[in-house]
Amino acid sequence: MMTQAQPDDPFVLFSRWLAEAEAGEPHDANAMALATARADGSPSVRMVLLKDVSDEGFVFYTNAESRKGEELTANPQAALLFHWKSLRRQIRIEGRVHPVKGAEADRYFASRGRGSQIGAWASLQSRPLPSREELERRTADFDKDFGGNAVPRPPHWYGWRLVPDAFEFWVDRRDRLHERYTYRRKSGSDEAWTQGMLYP
Ligand SMILES: Cc1cc2nc3c(=O)[nH]c(=O)nc-3n(C[C@H](O)[C@H](O)[C@H](O)COP(=O)(O)O)c2cc1C
Ligand SMILES: Cc1ncc(COP(=O)(O)O)c(C=O)c1O
Repeated sequence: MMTQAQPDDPFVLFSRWLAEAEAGEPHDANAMALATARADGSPSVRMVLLKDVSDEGFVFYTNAESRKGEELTANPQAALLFHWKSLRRQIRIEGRVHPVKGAEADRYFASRGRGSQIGAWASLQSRPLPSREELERRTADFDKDFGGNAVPRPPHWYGWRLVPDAFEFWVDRRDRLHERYTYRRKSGSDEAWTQGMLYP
C-alpha cells in the first residue's frame, strides 16, 4: 500500500521503487518491457535493461537496425513497463525516445565486457540467422579482426532516452481493488506534473 504522501516528482517515486526492487529481486530488477509500434500502429514488445535514469529520462541500449530500432526510428512514441512480481508492483511509463549523444553511448559501450562488445558487431539483431554456426563464425572473425585492440562501438549500436510524459504506479490490493496513481506532465512544463488516480 502507498503509505506515504505521494511525492510531487514521479522520478522520486520511481527511484524509491527501483531501489526497493534492487534490494529484493534476485535478477535484473532493472528489466523493463519496451513497447514500440510501426508507423501504421501495429505494436511489438520485448524486454530491455534500464541502464540510466535521471530527470531527463530512461536510457536503454540496443541495435538501431533491430526491429525495435527500426520502429523507434519510424515512430519515436514508446512505452515502458516494470513489473516486480515479489513486490506486487507495476510502473507504466509513456513518452518519446531520442537517441543519446555519441559520447554517452561510447562511454556505456566501453563499460561492457569484451565478449558483449564483439557480440554487438557479430549480431545482425532481428534479422534471419541461417544457423548458430554462422553467428559463431562471425563472432570469431570479429574477435580476430580486433585482435588485442579496444573494440569500438558499432555505429548502429547506441542508446535511446525515453522522455516520459505520463507515469502510472500500481500497487496490488485485496479483492483486485488495486491502487493506481498517475502523473501527467503539465503541457509545456519540464518539471510540473498533474497527479491523479484511476479506478482499478
Ligand atoms: C531480461 C532481458 C533483458 C534484455 N535486455 C536487452 C537490452 O538491453 N538490449 C537489447 O538489445 N536486447 C535486450 N534483450 C533482448 C531483447 O528482449 C530482444 O530479444 C532483442 O533486443 C531483439 O528485439 P527486437 O527484435 O524486438 O528488436 C533482453 C532480454 C531479456 C529477457
Ligand atoms: C542483446 C542484448 N543487448 C544488450 C543488453 C543490455 O545489457 P548489457 O549492456 O549489460 O549487455 C542485453 C541484456 O540482456 C541483451 O540481451
